[in-house]
Amino acid sequence: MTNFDSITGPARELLRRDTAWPFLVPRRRSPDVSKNVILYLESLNVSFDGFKALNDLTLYVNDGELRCLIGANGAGKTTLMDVITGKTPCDSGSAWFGQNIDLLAHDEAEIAQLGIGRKFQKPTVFEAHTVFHNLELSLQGSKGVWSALTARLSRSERDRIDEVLNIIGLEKSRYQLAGSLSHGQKQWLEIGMLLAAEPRLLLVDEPVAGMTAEETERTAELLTSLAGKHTVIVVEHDMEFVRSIARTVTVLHQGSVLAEGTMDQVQNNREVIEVYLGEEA
Ligand SMILES: Nc1ncnc2c1ncn2[C@@H]1O[C@H](COP(=O)(O)OP(=O)(O)OP(=O)(O)O)[C@@H](O)[C@H]1O
Repeated sequence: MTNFDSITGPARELLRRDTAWPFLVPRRRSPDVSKNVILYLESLNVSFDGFKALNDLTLYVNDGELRCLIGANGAGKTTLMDVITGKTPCDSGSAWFGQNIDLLAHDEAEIAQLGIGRKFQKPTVFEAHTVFHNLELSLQGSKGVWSALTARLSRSERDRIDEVLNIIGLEKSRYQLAGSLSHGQKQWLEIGMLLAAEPRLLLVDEPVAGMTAEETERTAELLTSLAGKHTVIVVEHDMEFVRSIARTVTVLHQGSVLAEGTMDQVQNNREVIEVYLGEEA
């Protein structure tokens, strides 16, 4: 019979039941951002029964930036997110993640694995589980097939969860049931669940809808703190919130980019005032 106690060093690591062999774990492909651009969207067209939801849309997003996407209802914001995440196919155009990854050649699950996370407007946390367990589940989910082999959390995974709890400000609520969190806390937990998988690009849809003023302020701090390490694209209608976080704002109108610049630039843009801000006011 083999005496496992006599096995030491790297060989002992290979026998651990709670980790997968490193050389068998698939490595995530990284986007090539040597030109400082993480998303290249060029001449995208999407039609629904002849109606052009995206109309020759071209947009570039720099690595590590926090970009806000605004536009009236039906401008094409959701459709654009759907194309980036592989949910909606496009009729023509190109979408590249860095210079090397053709997003249109991948399906939704593959795109998530590549490091593009999406937060929908409504929080979808597991209400009957604790905050910690929600994060644990998302960590295991992100490992796909390997999760079955790694039922227990490794030290680095525990550290990662602690780090995420700290980022989203829910350290003290770690053993609280997610169902008992406030609306804002649920939104932060869901952002944390995405962060557990260490995405390069985060797409966040109307994060502050339904939040209190205090929660909105905290969300602004959270999203701003994520930029740099992550690239964040936020779709939002709340102009005050956009002003509080945005460096660059892109305005969509009828499926195309109408204007792009600082909040002051787009707010003073005549066309934007006519077709969007005027309408909002
Ligand atoms: N699956 C679909 N089938 C048919 N039409 C669609 C479909 N999805 C979107 N559309 C249409 O495409 C247009 C763009 O919709 P989209 O949801 O992208 O706009 P949006 O900017 O996200 O609007 P909102 O701010 O209201 O969410 C709308 O006119 C919408 O009705």
